[in-house]
Amino acid sequence: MRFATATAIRDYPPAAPDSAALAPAAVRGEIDVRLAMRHAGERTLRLRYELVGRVDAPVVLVAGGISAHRHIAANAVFGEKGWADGLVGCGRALDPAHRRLLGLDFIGADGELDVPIDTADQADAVALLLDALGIDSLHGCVGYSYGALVGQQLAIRHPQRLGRLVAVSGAHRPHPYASAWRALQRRAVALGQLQCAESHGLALARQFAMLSYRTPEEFGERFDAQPEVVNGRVRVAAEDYLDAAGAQYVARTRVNAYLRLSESIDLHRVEPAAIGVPTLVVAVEGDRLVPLSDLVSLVEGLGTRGSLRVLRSPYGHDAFLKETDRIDAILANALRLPGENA
Ligand SMILES: CC(=O)SCCNC(=O)CCNC(=O)[C@H](O)C(C)(C)COP(=O)(O)OP(=O)(O)OC[C@H]1O[C@@H](n2cnc3c(N)ncnc32)[C@H](O)[C@@H]1OP(=O)(O)O
Repeated sequence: MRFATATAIRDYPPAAPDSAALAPAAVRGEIDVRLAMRHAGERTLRLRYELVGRVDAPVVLVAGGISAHRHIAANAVFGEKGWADGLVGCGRALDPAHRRLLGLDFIGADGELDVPIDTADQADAVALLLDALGIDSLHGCVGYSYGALVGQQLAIRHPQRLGRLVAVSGAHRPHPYASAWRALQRRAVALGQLQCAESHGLALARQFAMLSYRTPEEFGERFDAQPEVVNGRVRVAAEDYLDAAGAQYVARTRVNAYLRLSESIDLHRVEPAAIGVPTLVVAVEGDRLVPLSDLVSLVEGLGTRGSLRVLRSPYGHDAFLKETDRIDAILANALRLPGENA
């Protein structure tokens, strides 16, 4: 039997004891839980979350890719840049005046957990977090990339806690070609470790990953300049950009976090028919990581519970983060409450 309990909770800033009206618009907290993991036995884990928005508003879990975290967007309490600033704000589908937004750090994201992590474990952790926060059910889950995989597991394992799922750029199984790319990225890390240059390996892995998140069309537009000869070596136009992407990633990511979450994508495999809630699948034509054909299969397997929106974007797998107006329009429909204006 899977065993899971929440054992502690801390909030920042501290919530006002007796008045919901005085509660801050944004809180962060962390709880310790015991979780029986699918491949790693029972573990004590720390779950970190951020909740933003009107306290009586319907709650929407917003879960991003493996490099996302609990801070979805800048807000009055926590002003630093979030990972999806373009999708949150006044008048948006994800407007904290009308929806309470729950963000979390995936288990494993702190680099402390060096074991195989299943998307089912992530979903069970979400359920424990909801218990600890006193949230019976979510109005919806918007999951992008890895977050979409976790959303699928939530919809399978805890359907009573979820009203609807919007799964963007995440299929019921990884495409074998994408898994092969990720396996080589992980080998780049291993090679770096062998050379006592772990961060170089991680940076290289991220640079390869960036190529899979974007498209040849975008690179063709953006990096069409002549190569330069620098210190006797040829340097192509995209290299500065890739170097910057690698350096940014290394500065904020622990190697174990990258490796274990990358593996977790490859472990993911669910039966679409088992997804027990209405699910909107959003696909991006030209996504090199999650092909449209796999998302069509997912929707076919969902039967009457599934629907599909297809975007065409030069940003490929990153379209969720780049095509924010178009994504917002999709979310506005998907997350609308009865009686709310279009
Ligand atoms: C299954 C999964 O879960 S996989 C997860 C998938 N998704 C991700 O992890 C997201 C990956 N994408 C990124 O991280 C992207 O950088 C995004 C989406 C956050 C931003 O993309 P864009 O808006 O196109 O920014 P862009 O990629 O052009 O630039 C990123 C940074 O590189 C810098 N940069 C861009 N071009 C250059 C260049 N030629 N030389 C040096 N630096 C450059 C920019 O200044 C920017 O730095 P800043 O963030 O400090 O402003």
